Amino acid sequence: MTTQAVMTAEGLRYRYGETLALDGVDLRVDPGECVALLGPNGAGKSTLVALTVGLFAPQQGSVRVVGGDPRRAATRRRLGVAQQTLGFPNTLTVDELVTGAAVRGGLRASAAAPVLAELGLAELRRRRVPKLSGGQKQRVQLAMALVTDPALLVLDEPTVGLDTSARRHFWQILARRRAQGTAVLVTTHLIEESAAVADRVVVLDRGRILADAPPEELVARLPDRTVTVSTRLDRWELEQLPGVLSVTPEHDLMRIQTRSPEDLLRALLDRDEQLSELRVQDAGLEEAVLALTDRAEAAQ
Ligand SMILES: Nc1ncnc2c1ncn2[C@@H]1O[C@H](COP(=O)(O)OP(=O)(O)OP(=O)(O)O)[C@@H](O)[C@H]1O
Repeated sequence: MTTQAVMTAEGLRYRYGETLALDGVDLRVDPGECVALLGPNGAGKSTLVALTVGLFAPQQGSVRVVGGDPRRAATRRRLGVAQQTLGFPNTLTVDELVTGAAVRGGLRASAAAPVLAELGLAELRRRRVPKLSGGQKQRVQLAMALVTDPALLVLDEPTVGLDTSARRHFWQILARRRAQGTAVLVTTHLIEESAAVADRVVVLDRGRILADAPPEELVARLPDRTVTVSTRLDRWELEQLPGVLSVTPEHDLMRIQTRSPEDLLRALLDRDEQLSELRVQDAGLEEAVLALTDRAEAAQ
């Protein structure tokens, strides 16, 4: 027996006037899965999210959430959405906001209390929005999205502005919910964070999916290495060395991406006898995503 997908997109196209924002997107998210949507600015991530949560109708193709049309209220109830741009009414307390979300979702007001406790918001429940920190506001948004026990949680850059411990707490809460079957679709620019938390990474560029795979698989496809070094050679000189793909200055160091670290090290040692702080690492997901999107650009 195959499990029912929580979300499916098939042949999804969306155009704003002249701009083709989505150009034939197929995607499937299963129960309990966490899928990270990555891609450069303007790739189409927000448009895909907007169609998934039923803000717009697809112009071609289809999108389904638990088998239904996300523009229908009954389907929308199965969705939890937390978006940075969403504002709160300043006059309401944390309790009122989360209770309001429960009632709007067809639940009793009493559904709010366990979620407030789960997110560590019980102490803050009488506080009004203007007196909350940025991190606390984000937790309130998550509580509002989780209170209806959604099948799919859609998160837009959810951990921006959170410190390390708040970020860990955030992903721990989601891990518990995912174990109970909630699927997560998250857009982010924090590539290394998505490598740590996502089951699958979907790389979108100019409205097309360039890759859809577990993060470790994307990294394994890339033969590149990153060499970090302190050198007197400047960026232009480094770019001329054999096998160099890119050079990024990082504080006092140079971060060099290469396909042939041995040749590069030989050339570096020949040209700079004061070379220091040398480190060679496998490329990370960030490099894998950049390589994919750069390759797509070069093919244009
Ligand atoms: N309301 C709109 N009117 C016209 N063009 C739009 C509109 N919204 C988005 N676009 C264009 O559609 C394309 C996809 O935009 P979208 O916002 O979906 O990308 P994104 O991946 O979310 O980008 P970012 O990472 O910058 O948020 C871009 O070229 C963008 O300029």
